[in-house]
Amino acid sequence: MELAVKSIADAQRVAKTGLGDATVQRVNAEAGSAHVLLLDVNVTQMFAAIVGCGGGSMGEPPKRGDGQCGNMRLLLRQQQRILLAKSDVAGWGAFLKYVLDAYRKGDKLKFANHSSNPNCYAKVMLVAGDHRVGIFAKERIEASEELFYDYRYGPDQAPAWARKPEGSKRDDASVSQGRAKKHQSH
Ligand SMILES: C[S@@+](CC[C@H](N)C(=O)[O-])C[C@H]1O[C@@H](n2cnc3c(N)ncnc32)[C@H](O)[C@@H]1O
Repeated sequence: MELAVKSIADAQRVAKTGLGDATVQRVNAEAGSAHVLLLDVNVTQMFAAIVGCGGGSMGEPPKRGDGQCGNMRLLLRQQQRILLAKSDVAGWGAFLKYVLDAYRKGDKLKFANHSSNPNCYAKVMLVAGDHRVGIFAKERIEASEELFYDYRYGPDQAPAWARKPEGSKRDDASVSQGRAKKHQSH
């Protein structure tokens, strides 16, 4: 059975009717691309608004009542992950601010410990408008090995436990790492 799904609302409505797995998968795929399109529109609007602000000089503060600048403020409020800052290229630029709050969000992998010689690496990805952190293996990892990734502390920012002991080439984590087998807890 063919279903015409033109928007996320359509997709959600059709998904609720529960017409079987194959149909729901198709609906999910359609909903995904609709969402990507919506994101594209947001990004385009945001850049159009930024270019239109401050009468050509991005150093000027946005004027009240200016339609395009009002639009920019609205979008920035909606997307707190976007920051305005001096661009390295020209005037002002829009910057993404990443915040990893493992206390509020994340699955079991938020418990992965740090090592400067890790068996995994972390990568930030944009998934349906949300920033997600994926943890990927750097090497073959045997069952029951602990997973580590590099928290990438900046110079002089690492807490004491993450600093390498004097004269040591290995950090604390890789020492404790020792690839010890641990019992699983769920
Ligand atoms: C995301 S949590 C990891 C899970 C944590 N071990 C726990 O039991 O909740 C990050 C915290 O774990 C600790 N941690 C992570 N890697 C460590 C390491 N290599 N050595 C000592 N403590 C570490 C630090 O306290 C750090 O702030």
